[in-house]
Amino acid sequence: MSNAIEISRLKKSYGNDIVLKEISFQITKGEIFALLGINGAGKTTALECIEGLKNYDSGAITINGKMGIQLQSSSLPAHIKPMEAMQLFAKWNKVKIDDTLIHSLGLREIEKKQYVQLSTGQKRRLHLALALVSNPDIIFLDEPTAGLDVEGRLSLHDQIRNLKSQRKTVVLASHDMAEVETLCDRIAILNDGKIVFCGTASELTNKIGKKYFIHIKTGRGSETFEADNIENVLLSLLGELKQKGTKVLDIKVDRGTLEQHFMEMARRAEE
Ligand SMILES: Nc1ncnc2c1ncn2[C@@H]1O[C@H](COP(=O)(O)OP(=O)(O)OP(=O)(O)O)[C@@H](O)[C@H]1O
Repeated sequence: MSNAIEISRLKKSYGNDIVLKEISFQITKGEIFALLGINGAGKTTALECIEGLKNYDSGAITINGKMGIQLQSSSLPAHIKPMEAMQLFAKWNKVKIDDTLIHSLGLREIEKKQYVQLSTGQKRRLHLALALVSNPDIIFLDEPTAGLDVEGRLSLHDQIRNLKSQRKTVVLASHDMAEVETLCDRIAILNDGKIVFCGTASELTNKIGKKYFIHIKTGRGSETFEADNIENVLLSLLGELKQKGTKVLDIKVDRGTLEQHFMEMARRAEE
């Protein structure tokens, strides 16, 4: 079986409010998969149904492998120490703590602190370590790097890539499009309770990013131009600048960011 997770016509409502309208998608074994959507789109609800933490109205969820779930912040007792929490989770899962895990997530450096004394980044590292104690095949991360500084974010990205290199499947919800673009193999976009896109970031670009963005930096500043036909527009822009005697310092051409494509997808879904 090459799918780690299969979701078929999953429906979930809170009272009269239908949050997931029979959504279907698959997550392949060994991939990093992101669930995207604006605030309130239903990402956490979908993840919690998949994780078995929430009941759903109808549909089917198939999980092929052992799951590890990263805790939300402040879900541990305030005075517990990192290694005590690890021991508790290991005992609960009837496993031994793997030293590599402690080392790779830097838990020795924070072992004397209580949970309440840990920084956001340290808490995230501990939460990830706890999710990995049972040596799961599929790891769920809900906004894993929210509130982290650049260093903390990059270090967590390395940890997540490391999981992929161990052939584990990672499923995450995130609002950080740059993070998703560099980290994830495939994405699904939830909008108004439906999956409006599921595929790779470049497939999304091909679907949405028809336009090119030409960024030109001159001694007078930077300007961005949109173009459907890059060659004609670029040549005429450069011709104009040359005529004016303006020196070109840098030129970049791209097809837009994941963030722009995500916003465009959301806009189209509204229409
Ligand atoms: N326990 C609940 N009872 C009633 N409504 C809920 C409950 N949990 C979530 N909702 C509603 O369901 C919708 C989806 O919420 P959910 O938390 O799944 O969205 P999300 O995409 O994870 O949002 P965010 O990006 O803000 O975390 C929202 O309208 C929210 O108000």
